[in-house]
Amino acid sequence: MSRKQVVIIGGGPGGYESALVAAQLGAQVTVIEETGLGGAAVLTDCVPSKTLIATSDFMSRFAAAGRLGVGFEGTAEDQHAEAHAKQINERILDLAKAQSRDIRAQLESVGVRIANGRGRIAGPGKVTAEFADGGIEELAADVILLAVGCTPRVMDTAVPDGERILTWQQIYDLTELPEKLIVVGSGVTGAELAHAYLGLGCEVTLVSSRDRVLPGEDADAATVIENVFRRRGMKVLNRSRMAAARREGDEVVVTLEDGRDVRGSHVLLAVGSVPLTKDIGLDTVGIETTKSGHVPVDRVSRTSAQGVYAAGDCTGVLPLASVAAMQGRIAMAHSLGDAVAPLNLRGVCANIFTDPEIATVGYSQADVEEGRIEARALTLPLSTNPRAKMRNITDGFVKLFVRPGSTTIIGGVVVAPQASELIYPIGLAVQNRLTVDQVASTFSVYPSMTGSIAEAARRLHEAEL
Ligand SMILES: Cc1cc2nc3c(=O)[nH]c(=O)nc-3n(C[C@H](O)[C@H](O)[C@H](O)COP(=O)(O)OP(=O)(O)OC[C@H]3O[C@@H](n4cnc5c(N)ncnc54)[C@H](O)[C@@H]3O)c2cc1C
Ligand SMILES: NC(=O)c1ccc[n+]([C@@H]2O[C@H](COP(=O)([O-])OP(=O)(O)OC[C@H]3O[C@@H](n4cnc5c(N)ncnc54)[C@H](O)[C@@H]3O)[C@@H](O)[C@H]2O)c1
Repeated sequence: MSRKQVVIIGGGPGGYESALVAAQLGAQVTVIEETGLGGAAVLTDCVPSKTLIATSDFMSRFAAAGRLGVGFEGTAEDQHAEAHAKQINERILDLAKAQSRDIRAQLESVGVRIANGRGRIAGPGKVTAEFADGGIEELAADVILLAVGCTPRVMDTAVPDGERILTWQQIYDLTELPEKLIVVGSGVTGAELAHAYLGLGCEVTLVSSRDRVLPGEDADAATVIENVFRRRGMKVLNRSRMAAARREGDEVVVTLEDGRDVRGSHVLLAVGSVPLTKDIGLDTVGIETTKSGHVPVDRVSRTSAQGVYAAGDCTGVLPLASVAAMQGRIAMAHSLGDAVAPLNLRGVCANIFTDPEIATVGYSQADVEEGRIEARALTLPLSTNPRAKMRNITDGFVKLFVRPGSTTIIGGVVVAPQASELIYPIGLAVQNRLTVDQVASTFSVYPSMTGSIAEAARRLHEAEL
């Protein structure tokens, strides 16, 4: 029997994870990628931002040292740490490039062919790869996977110049830290990067169009983060929508819709993303995008065209690297005849890398309040946790959602330093439908942050009695 031909357009998590699965399932696989393996996730978005935040969080620990009784030797001027933008950014870009190389090597080691060009569907079962030298190759495909991702949204009135008016993909070329940074947009990208630069010692103003930062997140968690931002000196402008941004000499001026001007040295635009689905030949197979430009897919990643699948940010399902990879794996399993379970978003663990972090899984407070599910919620502040006290952690909580009656755990929120590491036991509980009693009777280390998860479950058990 001849091997199936799989052609994947886009080499981010949606694309490269699929390529690995398809190769494992015996297909002949080509990945067409125009920028670099790993995609925006590795080269400009997820990996660089998390590396920047790792440096910023490390620096913030110096500021907190005094509260744990640690001082620095020397004069008053020596009592602070200093961030060096050039070194920080060089390290970030080196790390991203190394990860991209690792992905390429991994793909090549399982026999995946990589075409460094621009992919386009040319009709049913046909894809073209266009190369920088103008050459075009036509590839036959039994299965096509679109994993083309998104790009930062740009407004005509605030055009990035790569120097002072920046998208989040351009900040790693800076050789000096912004003195006065204005971050526009308080979604996850804006909040994380505003946090990062504040920790590195910059003066930060966050322009938030909504009533509070992180409008899509658990309201209690977002309130903790906004309070921490303000306490640490960030200026948060709520209900403030940017109309335009321009340069004036060495300054930038952000004009808000109500006419106010905000001045700074740099502005970072984090006002959302648009899918890269234009001019990739969707019309040749009859795929229509949504109004926002996303490619509609079902829970096994099928598009409306036979043999064409899509994964990741270009589908608009849930823009996370982990979801992109899962959609891609599911697509390959489905198209190549392996056992497949449809995508289940209730099991997705997500994390916002602020300090403290916000980690979530399963049903949310909004689901409960808007009547999508009946659930009881319990919130336990971390201030009572002995390990938190020892580590001088004052902000944060654990929140669990359980079904009344069965007491099955159906969701949770953790706001804590490294909440990303603490959400996994709640994720396990949600995925495997554990009850509060099963979680409450599981040993946790004393003293530990996970003790608060067990304690929240115990209190829910008592509440059910
Ligand atoms: C600042 C930021 C931080 C983030 N942090 C996290 C995080 O911590 N955790 C997390 O889970 N998610 C995070 N995300 C989201 C995550 O980056 C995305 O969900 C993920 O990149 C989606 O993967 P993808 O494969 O769909 O697309 P991408 O990673 O965008 O990859 C798509 C690739 O396709 C290529 N491409 C596009 N068109 C073509 C074409 N016609 N031909 C050939 N190649 C093409 C592009 O060059 C790109 O390399 C973050 C996002 C942002 C913006
Ligand atoms: N840690 C992570 O996993 C991580 C990090 C970053 C992004 N992401 C993913 O990417 C998704 C998108 O996040 P995002 O923050 O890039 O985009 P977003 O669309 O969620 O947020 C953009 C924000 O900018 C605001 N905005 C738009 N125009 C504005 C204007 N003119 N003035 C002021 N504000 C304006 C919007 O109201 C919105 O709140 C997230 O939902 C998440 O899934 C994940």
